[in-house]
Amino acid sequence: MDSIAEHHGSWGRSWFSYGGMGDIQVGDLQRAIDLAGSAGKKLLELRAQAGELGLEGHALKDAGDKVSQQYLDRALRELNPEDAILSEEALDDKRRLKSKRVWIIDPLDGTREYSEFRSDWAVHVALWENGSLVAGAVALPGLDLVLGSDDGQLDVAEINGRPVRIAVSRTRAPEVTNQLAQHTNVELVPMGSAGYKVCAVARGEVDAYIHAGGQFEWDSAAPVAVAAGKGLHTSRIDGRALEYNRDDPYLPDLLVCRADLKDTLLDAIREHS
Ligand SMILES: Nc1ncnc2c1ncn2[C@@H]1O[C@H](COP(=O)(O)O)[C@@H](OP(=O)(O)O)[C@H]1O
Ligand SMILES: [Mg+2]
Repeated sequence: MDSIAEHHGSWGRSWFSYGGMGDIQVGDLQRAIDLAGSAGKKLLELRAQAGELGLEGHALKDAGDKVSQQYLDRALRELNPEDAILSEEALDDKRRLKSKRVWIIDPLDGTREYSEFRSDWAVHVALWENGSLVAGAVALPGLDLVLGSDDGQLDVAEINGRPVRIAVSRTRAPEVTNQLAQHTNVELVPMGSAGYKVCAVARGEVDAYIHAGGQFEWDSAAPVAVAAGKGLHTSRIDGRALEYNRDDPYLPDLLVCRADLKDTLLDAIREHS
């Protein structure tokens, strides 16, 4: 069975794994998959109750961030007490800079889309160890999917003259992608959430995701781990390597694409930036 399909519907298992593990050893990747899936399930439950709780707009965004952050933080501290955590929703105490292992999490990526009752939002859980990302999971609760960094190579067909489909932010598409759409054979596909967009590449729905203008390590760590597992190209938009657990977690741009499009897209970005 395809391993994305295996992760599909794994949430029952994930409830079991946090709170009932006892002495059973769970691998880091399975832990990331379980925790992202369970946090996603909590977010869906919260949203289903939004009406009766009187939550909408900013209040729903804040409640979602909080519910998922509290769940992930508590679970990671209890399950991996030696490890450090870098989260969008917590103060960065920099303990992570002296730690060998750091969980990089975005409890709710695509907060805006979550609050608009759309399905393009995600939960990110990645593990950085000794200089590189070693495991990552992205939950897409709106699609009932959890993608892990072990999901195997993506099979792709030749582009064959059709437009290259590039996922971009639906609210702040970068100028460089507008330029690409004007001057090259490119179709822009707007959607919310960095994790959702990277997974759209990993699922073969689009050919690339380009972002520029601002982002942080938690927006891309788990998605990039998933993409690398799929054999996709991942880098800054100038081709430099993406680095994680840096002192300053600002990581403003990235390119995730099918490996066969890497040179074409890096050249096009250079020409039209
Ligand atoms: N210019 C910018 N500066 C900082 N963060 C940005 C950004 N553009 C996008 N992001 C972050 O990247 C994620 C995906 O954005 P988008 O949906 O527009 O593509 C969002 O994460 P959060 O929803 O976790 O805040 C958003 O905040
Ligand atoms: Mg984010």
